[in-house]
Amino acid sequence: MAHQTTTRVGEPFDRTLMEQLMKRRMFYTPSFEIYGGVKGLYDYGPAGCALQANIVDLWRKHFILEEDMLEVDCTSLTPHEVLKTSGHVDKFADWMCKDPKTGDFFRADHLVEGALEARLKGDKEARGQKVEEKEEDPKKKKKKGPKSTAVKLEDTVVQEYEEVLAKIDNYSGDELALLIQKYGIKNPETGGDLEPPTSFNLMFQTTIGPGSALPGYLRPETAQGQFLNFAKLLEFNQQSMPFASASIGKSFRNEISPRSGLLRVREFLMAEIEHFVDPQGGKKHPRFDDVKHIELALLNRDTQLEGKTTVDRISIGKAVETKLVDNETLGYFLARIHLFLNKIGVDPNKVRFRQHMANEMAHYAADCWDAELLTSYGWIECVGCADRSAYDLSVHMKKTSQPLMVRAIRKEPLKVEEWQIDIDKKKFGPLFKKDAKTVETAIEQLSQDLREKLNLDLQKEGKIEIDVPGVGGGKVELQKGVVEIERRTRVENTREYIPNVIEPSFGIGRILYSLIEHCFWTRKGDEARGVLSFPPPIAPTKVLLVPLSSSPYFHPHLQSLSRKLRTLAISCRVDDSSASIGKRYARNDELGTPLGITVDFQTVKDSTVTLRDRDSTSQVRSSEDEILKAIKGLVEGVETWDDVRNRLPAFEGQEVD
Ligand SMILES: Nc1ncnc2c1ncn2[C@@H]1O[C@H](COP(=O)(O)OP(=O)(O)OP(=O)(O)O)[C@@H](O)[C@H]1O
Repeated sequence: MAHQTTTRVGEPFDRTLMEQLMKRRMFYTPSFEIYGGVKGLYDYGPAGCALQANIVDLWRKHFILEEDMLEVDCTSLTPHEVLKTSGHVDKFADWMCKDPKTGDFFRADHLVEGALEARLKGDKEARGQKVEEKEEDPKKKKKKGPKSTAVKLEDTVVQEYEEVLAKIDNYSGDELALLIQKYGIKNPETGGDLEPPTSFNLMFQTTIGPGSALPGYLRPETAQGQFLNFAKLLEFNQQSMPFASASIGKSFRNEISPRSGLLRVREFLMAEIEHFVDPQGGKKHPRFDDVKHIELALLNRDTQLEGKTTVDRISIGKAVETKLVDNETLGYFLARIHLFLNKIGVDPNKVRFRQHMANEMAHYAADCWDAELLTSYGWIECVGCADRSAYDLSVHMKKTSQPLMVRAIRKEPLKVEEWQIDIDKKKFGPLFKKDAKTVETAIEQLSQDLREKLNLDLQKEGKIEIDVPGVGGGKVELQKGVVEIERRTRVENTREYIPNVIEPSFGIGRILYSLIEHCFWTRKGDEARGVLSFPPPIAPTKVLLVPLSSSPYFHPHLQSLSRKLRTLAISCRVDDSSASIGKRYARNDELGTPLGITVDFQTVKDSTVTLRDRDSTSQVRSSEDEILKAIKGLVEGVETWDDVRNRLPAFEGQEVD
């Protein structure tokens, strides 16, 4: 259910006002602030906690309950070996340069990228060409980047810079060092010299237990815990495929330069899904038909290669049919992500799905799309949705020798024509004695091509020779009679495979922040008043109860209404302060409370109350029971305020400040 933007007649978005509101109403606040704070760490206050809990609750209903997913809650502490196997110890790192004078750190690839882009921009300006401003990542936007000066470059230099930029994600530390030296790249803020790049792993390292024998890390994602439990989950699911696991929990990344509030932090809540699917048969999804009509704003790889940001609005059915999106399961989740974002109240015009460039994806990934939300910092990746193929299960299976695979019954038994070698154990054992097992293993490993050739030798010569390292000088002779080779048909009723994984990965903090921006507006008036138009199911508190005055006549009504709302599991707060009704409502508009009940002298006479809508400030008046029924419908999202206004008599009361 999307919010009702039509009722808002407000001022243009103002981030400073919004940030002041966040602070004043304690949505979130820098951690350890009275000690000076630590970059990239934030605490959530009561309103932020309630908002986050409601987003997570909706996420759980939308994905876990709706899709019958298997939820797990795995530990944050992860042993070194697990993250070594997954590739995080070696690859979850950025190259970083230090300015020895200022002590500032810079990401090496961003330095090169920024410097070359600025020079290319200067070249275009010098040639009198139009320079397209691209929407930047906030981490680069806020930085005082290298300035472009209109200097014309040689054509060969332009070509060289463009080639470097196209491969910018793929350079090693040494290569980046060479580029920095070759192009004379300096500290973009001071022009000072920089030290050569060093690798900086983004994981927080620790040791598990008192000794140093078990090194570990705080997990950088929740995914690994889900992969390691795959065999148990498959068993729990009675060996039935496909299925998905899900997990909600904190992840930790020691970002080189945290910035932009909640958008790049060092500890954040993630909600991740690992959907396990058979790689054979095109990764179909049984419920794809339910979503195939849904239109998404897709920014594809080719458009980005042309340096453009225009999106195609096409149905996910068409996108999968034309292979723009690799497969049905990936497409299914893109559509479900879109529906979830709509449901929590994200502005539908500020959502797009951006496809990863080939060099942006992990080498094993088949396709990857990010759900990005438009904020005052630009487009922000809030959900990553990747097809990780069979990579994770394969590497953990190889390392642990545990079967992280599925055995499926074939619909049609498979007949395999093959060369089989029979060993006469009575002759074979005495012949090779202690080496018998080694020779037998070598025979089992002979390829089909070799077996075919050996059969010809055996029929012709009456004996064959095979390689067996470590036995009989590396060659072993086998006489006809000790072994026989024959072409036979074998019937396979089962098939073993390692499932592929489609992984939607949600950063709850980024979603929460973007949602706040989308829902924030200021009401026009003598003094601009902040309003957060959260949809009722997401709003931290649903109902404000305001008595007209502090008269004791109103208490029984307030108590009874609070009790009834609690019974309906609808959160409410009483504001019986001495401020005017208008002020009390305005304070709660800032918290995003969508509904307000006023108890007045008429209530004492006939038990009727007024109900106020936050966004339009219009009111209706009816019996307590009718009003509670309307509130229930609004909070559950089955009724809109317009429905309620059509049903119940309007109340033309004035909000007095
Ligand atoms: N430092 C961070 N602070 C807040 N949220 C984050 C951070 N890093 C990742 N996320 C969230 O986790 C989700 C999944 O993580 P993923 O590893 O795909 O991010 P990423 O590609 O590393 O992000 P980025 O490129 O912005 O650092 C992201 O879509 C984002 O919402």
